[in-house]
This record gives sequence, structure tokens and C-alpha cells, in this order.
Amino acid sequence: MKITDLTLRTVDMTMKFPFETSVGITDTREILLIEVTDGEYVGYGECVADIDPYYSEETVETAIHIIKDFIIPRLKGASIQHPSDISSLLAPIRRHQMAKGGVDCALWDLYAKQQAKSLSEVLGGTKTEVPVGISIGIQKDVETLIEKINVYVNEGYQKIKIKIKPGFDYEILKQVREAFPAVSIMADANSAFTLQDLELFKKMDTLNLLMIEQPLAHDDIVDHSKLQAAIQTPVCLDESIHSFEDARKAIELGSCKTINIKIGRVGGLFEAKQIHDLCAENNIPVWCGGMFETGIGRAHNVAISSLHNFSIPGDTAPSARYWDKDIIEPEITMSEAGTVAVPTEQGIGVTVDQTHVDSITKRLETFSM
Ligand SMILES: O=C(O)CCC(=O)c1ccccc1C(=O)O
Ligand SMILES: [Mg+2]
Repeated sequence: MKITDLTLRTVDMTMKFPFETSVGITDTREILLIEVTDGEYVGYGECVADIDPYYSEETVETAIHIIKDFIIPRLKGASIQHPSDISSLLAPIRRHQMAKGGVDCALWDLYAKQQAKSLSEVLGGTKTEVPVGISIGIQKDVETLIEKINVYVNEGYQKIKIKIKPGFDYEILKQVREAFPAVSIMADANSAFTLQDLELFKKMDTLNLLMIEQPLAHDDIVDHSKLQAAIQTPVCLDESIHSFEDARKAIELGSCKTINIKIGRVGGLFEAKQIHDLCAENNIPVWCGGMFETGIGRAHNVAISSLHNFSIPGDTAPSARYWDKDIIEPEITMSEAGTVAVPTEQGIGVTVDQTHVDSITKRLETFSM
């Protein structure tokens, strides 16, 4: 692969509404974008790190540091034949998955464009559209939550994910289930509970939830295996899984029955595909999580979701979910049936609105490769 330049760009974007999880509230984001070019094509990636270290130890600042001071020097000295080489090239850099993931995605997009293929095709995707779920932040009361769910169900979303935390948990989910007996409903705790809450999870176990996502500590697979043994509802791991090896161990321990694969959390598309394949071999369905991405990150999420074992609707809501104006055109839209089309154009299949991106750019630095 020919690469001539790599550009790091951060853009300031304000979400349509503050989004609360058990970790905190997100309303404005400084988002790190990675652009790689060979002089003819440009590949785009998005680093999903926040500006602060409360959800993840990585931040925009740490990612810029790791990319500038360690990843770029390794890329400069390497001969990359295929983007699947990047994962092993960057393996000596310990962790920093989100920094690696942004660069990895940009290089996969560039490669697909050089091959005149869609990213989905290069990854081995088989679907022409993917089912879409929606993630709903913690609301001020259950009435507000039910009102929002009613709107989203009517818009066609195929999975309703409800953020929970201590005090906004079983009773809320019970009333939601009573209001929507047939809707596919899941809960995401973002590690807000412990095994001391086992009785609470046994009560949730009566609500026919699709899954309970990351109920326990962000770095745990042992307590999750004890919880999964005690309840029928599938446990889904998100924050606990940073790599293929984490997934292998979690499966071996019985810590989960499904995995939320986030490209950025696991270090890029190759690792995400490896985890997808491992789960398929173990009859464990997967789905693609979201991190409030721009259309660039969402386009990567749609591409990876086209692989066959991404059989559960992902958090792949369209551009209008979070942004008054996305940085791509056309924006990602959802059909009335609750699906997003998998682009057939080259690479990620979306065009960056360069005028708009330039107008919201906060930081910009280009490195020759
Ligand atoms: O981007 C989306 O639509 C999903 C957002 C979401 O749920 C989320 C957003 C930020 C951090 C963690 C999570 C999560 O899935 O746990
Ligand atoms: Mg989650």
C-alpha cells in the first residue's frame, strides 16, 4: 500500500441533546479524525476516544500522542501489503486500542479505494443492508422514556437499548416491558452494578430482555461468568473486551452470550473481524456498538455490520440521531423498516463534506509518510 501523508484533525461537534449513561453526561465532543492519502485517494478513520478519561483510559490527547510519537514512526518504516498487516505492526504498542483503531480504519478505507472495492466487500461482508437499533440515555422519568420509545418503535428501530444505573433499573424496565410487550428491549449498565446486586438481576431476568450489557466492572470477565451462570438473560460484554484474546477468555469462562463489538475499542477492523469469526465459531451472535461517531465512524460500523454473524441490530442509528449536521454527505439515513443500506461505492462509501469539516476543525497536523 502506497501512503504519502497522514493527517490528524479534530473537529468540535455539539450533540442534539445531552446523553446520560451511568458514567456521565456527553453533550459536546472534540472528535479526532485520521486521514491517510496516497496522493490520489483519501482514507478516513475516526478515533472514538473522548476528551476525558472517565469512560476509557484513552483520550483525544493520548491518542494524538500515541499516533504522532509511536504509530506514525512504525508506519513510516513498514511495507504494508494489506491492511490486515497493521494489527501485527502496531502490536508492540501496548493497548491504546482507540488510537490504533482510528489509524487502522483509515488505512482499510484507503486500501479499499485503491482496490476500487467497497469496505464491506474487502472485509468479506455479505449483507446489502443492516438492521438498526437505538441507544437511549437515562431519562428524567419513566414516562419520558416510554414516550421516546414509542416514537423510536414507530420510526422502525429494531432494537431498543435502555441505559440503566442504580435507581433507574428494574422498576423502569418493568414498566417499559409492560408498555411494549413485544418489542426487542435490552439494558446497558455501563458497569454500574456488582455481584451484590444479584437479586436485582434475577428480577430483571423475568422481563424477557434481549440481553443485559456490561452489568459489572469494565475490566471483568470473572464476575460476569458468575452472573451469567445465575440468570437466563444473555449477558453482553462491551467495555470488558479489548481484543481477540479477551473475547477468547470470556467465551471460555462463559462470561457472556453475545458481544458488542466496537471497532475502536478493539483496535481496528482486523481485530473486530477476528472477534466476529471467533464468536461465529462458538455460535455466539455479535452486534456493532456505537460511540456517538460522526458519519465516518458510522460508515465503518455499517461496513463491519455487513459480516454474517452481526446478527443482532447494532447501535448504528443514522446521522440525524445525534447531529444537526453530520460531516458526510449524503448523511446516513434509516429506512422505515429500520435498516441502513451498506454502501457499494468504493471504501466507506460516503463523501466528507470538506467545507463543513474545515469550518469545525479545531486542530490539524499533517505528517509525510
Ligand atoms: O453511538 C450510539 O448510538 C451508542 C452510544 C452508546 O450506547 C455508548 C456511547 C458512549 C459510550 C458507551 C456507549 C455504550 O454502548 O456503552
Ligand atoms: Mg455499552
